Amino acid sequence: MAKPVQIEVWNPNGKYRVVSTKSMPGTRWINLLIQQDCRLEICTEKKTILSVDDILALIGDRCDGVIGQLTEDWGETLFSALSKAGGKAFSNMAVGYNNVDVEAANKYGVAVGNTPGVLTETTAELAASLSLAAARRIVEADEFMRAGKYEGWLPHLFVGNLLKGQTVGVIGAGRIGSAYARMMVEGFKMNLIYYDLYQSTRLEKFVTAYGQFLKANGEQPVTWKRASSMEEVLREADVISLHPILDKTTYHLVNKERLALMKKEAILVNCSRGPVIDEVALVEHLRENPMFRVGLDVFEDEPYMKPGLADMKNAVVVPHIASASKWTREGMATLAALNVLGKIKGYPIWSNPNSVEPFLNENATPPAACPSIVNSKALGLPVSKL
Ligand SMILES: NC(=O)c1ccc[n+]([C@@H]2O[C@H](COP(=O)([O-])OP(=O)(O)OC[C@H]3O[C@@H](n4cnc5c(N)ncnc54)[C@H](O)[C@@H]3O)[C@@H](O)[C@H]2O)c1
Ligand SMILES: O=C(O)[C@H](O)CO
Repeated sequence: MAKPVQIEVWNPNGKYRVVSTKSMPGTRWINLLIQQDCRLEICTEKKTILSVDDILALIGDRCDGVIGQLTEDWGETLFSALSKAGGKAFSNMAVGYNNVDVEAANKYGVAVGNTPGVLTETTAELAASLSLAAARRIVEADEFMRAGKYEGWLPHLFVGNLLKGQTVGVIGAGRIGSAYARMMVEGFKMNLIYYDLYQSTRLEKFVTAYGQFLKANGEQPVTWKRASSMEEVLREADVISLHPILDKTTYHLVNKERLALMKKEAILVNCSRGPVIDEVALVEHLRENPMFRVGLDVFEDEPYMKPGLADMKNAVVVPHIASASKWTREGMATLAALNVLGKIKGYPIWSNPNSVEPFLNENATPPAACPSIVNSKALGLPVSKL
């Protein structure tokens, strides 16, 4: 028998019982649910990561839908319990859903939502920040300054890498990877090499047009190349940012052998998922190559770092904050709530999950649709005509 979990209740007499496993930023998501006759229960337990047992206790005997987090293990046990409690929908408050066993959700007929688009630019901006922080050794220099070690300007003090004219490599040029590529190409006049399973025509057109603009203004044009292998990107790029989804094909995509292909002074950034890099191999590579630098937002065994990583001066590490801007986090909460609400209400699925802006306009009623349901095809859910 699972132990009870602390909750806060909104609209106690609402017809539909919706549970959120965490308090989320903003109030719009709360208002949207309670205005549509939902009784909302928000878990207020102090524990950062809820266990499967905690979530079973939250689901209880009757639950129409759950908004959950990427730290939770949504598999057979939880989907079976949610379905038994009458639940029809679960939404991650995240675009990535590698914590969700979608097959299990399909088996129990539960729709699985995610929150694409609203975090694209915010996440790309953090990847760009980590690229700069690593290239210009900002964290090392900040620590040096605070430690009272600065005795005056010196020609060799914290010399780093110039980005202009160098090559930025993107692995996984989807929404976030493409946004990051555009920032680095336009902001720092870097050439682009990318690897993805699919061609990114829009990105290629952007770089071509920007190159033409630079040329017309008498500057060196930027260039792009779609690599035929990941290895090509690793060999040629000076800064490489990882933006694929995490699945079987991308687990330890960057391993010991592939790290060895990279330039000795290259920069590697990861804002995707920790297990995309073999972190033990990375620590060894950082130790052996002091001029190689990394910027990491995600870790293989989150919230932990592999032994030795915290001691590496050539690593900049932040705690999975890439999507952490106020607008984005409030928007993620809204999309997650609307995924669950839409399914409860029997709304169809929004036809383009890459274009979720209509749901984020605070001054308008959101469309009567679920913004993004990843297993809509498997469940045979109808698509919105809006
Ligand atoms: N650190 C954070 O806070 C944070 C924030 C948002 C997203 N993310 C992560 O970023 C991921 C990408 O988000 P997105 O919105 O850009 O998704 P997306 O689906 O638009 O892009 C993912 C891209 O990866 C490509 N890809 C898949 N398998 C690949 C492979 N084996 N090799 C190369 N490319 C491959 C896909 O073709 C696609 O273009 C999410 O799944 C999530 O895990 C992390
Ligand atoms: O997948 C995601 O959305 C992130 O990891 C958190 O924003």
